[in-house]
Amino acid sequence: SDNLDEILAQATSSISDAQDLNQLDQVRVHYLGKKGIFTLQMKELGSLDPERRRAVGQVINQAKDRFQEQLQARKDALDNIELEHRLASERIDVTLPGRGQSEGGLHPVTTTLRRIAKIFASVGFSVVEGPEIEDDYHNFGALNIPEHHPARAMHDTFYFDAHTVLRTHTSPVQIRVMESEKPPLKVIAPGRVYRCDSDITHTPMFHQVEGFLVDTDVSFADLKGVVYQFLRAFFEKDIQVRFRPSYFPFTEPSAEVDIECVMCNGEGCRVCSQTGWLEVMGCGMIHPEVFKAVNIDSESHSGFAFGMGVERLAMLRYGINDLRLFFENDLKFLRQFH
Ligand SMILES: Cc1ccc(OCc2nc(C(=O)N[C@H]3CCS(=O)(=O)C3)cs2)cc1
Repeated sequence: SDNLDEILAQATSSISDAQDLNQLDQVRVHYLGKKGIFTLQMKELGSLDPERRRAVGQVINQAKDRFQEQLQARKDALDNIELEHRLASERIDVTLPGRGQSEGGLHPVTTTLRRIAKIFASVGFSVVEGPEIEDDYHNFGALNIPEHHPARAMHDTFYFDAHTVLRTHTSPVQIRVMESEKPPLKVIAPGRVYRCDSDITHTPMFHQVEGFLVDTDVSFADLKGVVYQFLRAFFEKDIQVRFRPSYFPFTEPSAEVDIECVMCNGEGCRVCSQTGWLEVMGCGMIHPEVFKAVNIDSESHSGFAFGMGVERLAMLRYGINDLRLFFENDLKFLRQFH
């Protein structure tokens, strides 16, 4: 049995030397496995006489039990160490301040589009949208813009091919409405439009709202009233409005619409180039040639139309002085409109 004491002492030190569960399992196999030290001891029992065999067998089993106790104790200890490591590494400090959820918001162009649509919806206009890629008939021809009109030129218009363009205004939407519906019509067409020229005051894409009203007995006075009321509602001020004679191929008579400068109330300043007035939109009575293109009888019907640039109105309304800010996605700029 002193040989067994020697074995047990050896086993005890290999158990305490085991640094992880894997090494410990190797120790287990070394003593209890098929070729394990204790297993071989039991095999030698066969060569002893029955009396000796029982006694020696008992001593071996006692040693084995001691070994398994130590093994289990070491396993528990190693398990504990691993658990401690995990608890330390995966610890979450619940006292840390939360990150918070920053709120999103609407882009100023979106807000302005919604305001404009709401004002016109309040007097019975419906909102219609249409394709941004258009054919040159709906974008130019139907609007009485002749073949060689400069607006058709490549310096203003993006072409996919000879007859396909990025729409330069939302007027084609209104042509499509008149092609598919009968008067009376009261529609505004908001959306993205594209122009080739881009510089400090023009971007290749911008937003427009055009509108039109077609019925019997529509007059220029009706147009002036709608435009005037819209502008006072949009700028939330009893501003002065001025209609200046102008020309567009798709309206006759035509007018450009000025409001008294929102910055200097008409005194004259840098924003209005000392004139006291700011041009904000255009309008006119729909041209007979346009009615002809959509088979509306300009003897029995008449109508007016208007158009405005959304970024321009937003700049005036919110005091934004650089058109590019709408497209740079600078959160410091956008956050002001949340
Ligand atoms: C069937 C149809 C008939 C007539 C139409 O006239 C739309 C109109 N637009 C304007 C106008 O001045 N537009 C500009 C404002 C600033 S802008 O965005 O650069 C374009 C005047 S009348 C539209 C559709």
